[in-house]
Amino acid sequence: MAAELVVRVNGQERRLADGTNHTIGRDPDAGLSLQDSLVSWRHGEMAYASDGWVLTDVGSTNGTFVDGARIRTGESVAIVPGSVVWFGGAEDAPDPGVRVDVLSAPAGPPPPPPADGPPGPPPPPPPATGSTDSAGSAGSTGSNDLATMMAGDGDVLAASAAARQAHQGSVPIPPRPLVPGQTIRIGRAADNDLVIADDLLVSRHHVEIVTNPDSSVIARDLGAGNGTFINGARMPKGYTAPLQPGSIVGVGHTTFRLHQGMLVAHQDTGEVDFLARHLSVVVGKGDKRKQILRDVSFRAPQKSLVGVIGPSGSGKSTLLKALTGYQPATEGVVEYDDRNLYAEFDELRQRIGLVPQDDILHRDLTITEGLQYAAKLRFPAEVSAAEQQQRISEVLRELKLDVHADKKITSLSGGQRKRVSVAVELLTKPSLILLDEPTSGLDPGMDRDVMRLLRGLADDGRTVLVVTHSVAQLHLCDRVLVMAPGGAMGYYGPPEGALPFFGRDEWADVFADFENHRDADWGGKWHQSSEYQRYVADVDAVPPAHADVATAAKRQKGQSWLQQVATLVRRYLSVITADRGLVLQMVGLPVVLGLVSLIIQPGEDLLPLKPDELGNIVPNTTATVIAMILAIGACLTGCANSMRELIKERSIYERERAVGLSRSAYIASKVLVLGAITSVQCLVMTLIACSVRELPDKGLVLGPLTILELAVPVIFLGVTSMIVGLLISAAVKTSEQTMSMLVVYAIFQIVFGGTLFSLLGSPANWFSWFMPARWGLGGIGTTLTMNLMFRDRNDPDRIDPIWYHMTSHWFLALGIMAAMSIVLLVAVSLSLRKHEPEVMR
Ligand SMILES: Nc1ncnc2c1ncn2[C@@H]1O[C@H](COP(=O)(O)OP(=O)(O)OP(=O)(O)O)[C@@H](O)[C@H]1O
Repeated sequence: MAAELVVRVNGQERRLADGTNHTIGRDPDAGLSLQDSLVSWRHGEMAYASDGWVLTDVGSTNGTFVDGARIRTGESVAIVPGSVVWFGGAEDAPDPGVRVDVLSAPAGPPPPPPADGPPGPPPPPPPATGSTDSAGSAGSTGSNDLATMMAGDGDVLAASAAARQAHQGSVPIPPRPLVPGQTIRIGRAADNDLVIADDLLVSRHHVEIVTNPDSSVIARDLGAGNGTFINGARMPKGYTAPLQPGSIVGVGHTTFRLHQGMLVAHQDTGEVDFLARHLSVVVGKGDKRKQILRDVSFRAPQKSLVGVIGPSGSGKSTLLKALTGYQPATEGVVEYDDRNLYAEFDELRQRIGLVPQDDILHRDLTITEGLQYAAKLRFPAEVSAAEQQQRISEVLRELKLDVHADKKITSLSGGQRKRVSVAVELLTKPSLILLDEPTSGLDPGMDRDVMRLLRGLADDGRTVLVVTHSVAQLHLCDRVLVMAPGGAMGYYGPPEGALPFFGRDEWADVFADFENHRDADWGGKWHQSSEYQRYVADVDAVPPAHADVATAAKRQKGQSWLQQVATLVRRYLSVITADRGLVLQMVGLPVVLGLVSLIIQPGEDLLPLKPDELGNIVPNTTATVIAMILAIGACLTGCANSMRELIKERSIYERERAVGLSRSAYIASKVLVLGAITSVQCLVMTLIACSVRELPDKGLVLGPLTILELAVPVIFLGVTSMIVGLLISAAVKTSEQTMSMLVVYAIFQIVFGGTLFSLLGSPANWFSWFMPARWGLGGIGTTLTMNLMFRDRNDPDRIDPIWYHMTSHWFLALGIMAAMSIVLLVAVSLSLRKHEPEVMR
């Protein structure tokens, strides 16, 4: 080919054809593959543009040096015959990288004729000498225009963006002039002025950019499901906001920047810079103040796999929380694609996937079902089921899970289950994925499978950071971050350099050194090392900054509140019905409790007995025992239904909350499903228990339907107890703790219910008013005229006002249980809040 680039590497001649962009890096599939640990996996790109051959550094860790000068990340420079390029280290460095000599680099093609287009401001001036963009002049392809706009701005978004987009096959979005009086509508549908076709986080009609006759510009959100963001802050749905030159409008994975009268797009296609700078975390106050993360800085190369290892308690989880924004660092910044993650968390979080240690799917669902519900909660409501299914199929194919799609998650191996958790995160195409000990509990074979999977994810164009205890597969990583005791950095660099750095042959010895010298200045040793200079010093060169945490990181959710409730209810019902044992238990429990009550004095009724010869009331102990069985049955049934529900899916909740789940929608779904189940159970139990006994002919409220009138307070009691169970579930740390709480709750209800012994006249009576069973039995007691059946042995004339046979008292009992439920729900919400990412609270 006439315009091919000819270079020499390690004495061998290599030819790169024009007409396509060539990646350069350690990736064996790169257009120019350079096998050296100092070279990044994706290091740079060569492209043939209008000015000839252009080299771009796409975010290498160790830099690209052209004729002795280092080029910045995103910077593009012209390559001419005779140029000498060093990848991964300058020629005069103690450890230079790989030398590439440019033998032939033909000049650029003649510029194409100017294209007809709408009138607009003039194109930006040409770039300064010595630095050439991969862009062409006005009228060249859209991607080149885009590159020109960005490079002219001196923006690190950089000219290479267009080339990258072309390389990755996504359709570049050409810059659009902002013409007074015109509106540019952006969305996923084909009838928009700017179409972002392949991003499901974008609504069909997402946002309008309106240029007023006076040239002022506004953005108008069109009700976008996943939100429109102005400079990282979410716009209220349907609102307008003024835009200034330089404003950035975020739409799904794409940002639009107002630049010199143009709207210039940048698509996040995976190649993002991710770095932590001077991260420190301090917890506690006063004497309890403790620093658990100390001045951690690193840059994750684009499309790389970074492994984080370190002894227990060295701050790995703390670092992960700081990197994801779950628990922002006390000091320092995390930058995602040159944007402050904490300050712009609301927008950027949808580009970051987090796979927690525990699985984030319900194990009783099939893989497809689990992913379908996950997709519904993550994508805007308007994304059709077919579109969601298509994305699910893509992800399943990518992770080689398609053959297992209809299997229940519980039947999968540990490694496959981890793949499913990764699949959930991949649905929204994040550019950065962080995993917390994905291989813990897996055998060495599965450990290798999972790490290879992560290697593949990075190779396919994402940055992957994995916290792991396993050192066996570290060689698969591009970089290893070793955390030392006390939360200090021990090492950061290529995996093969780590053991030599510590002067050891095995990781076991390194960890033993950490254990034996916990108080050593590991961070100091790292900061004085040549490895620090090579891999981190440039990141650290920027002084520490206080974490600028977004104060108004509002929930952003794809679906409306009601849609979320509907999705969660459907999912919950699927989970329940998929568990036959649970269904059997739910059906069997009220039947058994109802039947048990039948064996108590079978011939006796629930009516007052005839007074004795002296006219004294004769207690009907059968009635009081049956009432108590109904009340305690309702308490146990309700509480047992819910007490494991929140704790068992805490990881799922935490993750879904971070991607936009509404807390109240989550609680509402639990209350609706469990409330309905508990109500039916209480009704069945009451019908069975009272079916063979005579009841008062007429109730207080429902007339002859006395049995139903008895069932209503039992149902209220059951539902209140179900919410008590939710509170227990939200408060405990482990599932095992719930059983003892259930026992304590049941005993309190028996003792303070009011039918075991008389509470009247004792301080315990006041206390009993806080017990749901007291009011449940109150409701039953008003209908059954309990004051004519239950006597205080010490004071037979004393009657319990809660049991007055009055309509108002029946309603009072129900009202108090309803009020208790509301208070308990608030407590559930507060308790759940504690488990949420800090920035969501
Ligand atoms: N909120 C907190 N208050 C006080 N100390 C804390 C807090 N969070 C973490 N720590 C302490 O900070 C240290 C680091 O904890 P972290 O969980 O990040 O370590 P780790 O390396 O992930 O440990 P492991 O490998 O055991 O999971 C530990 O000593 C831990 O007890």
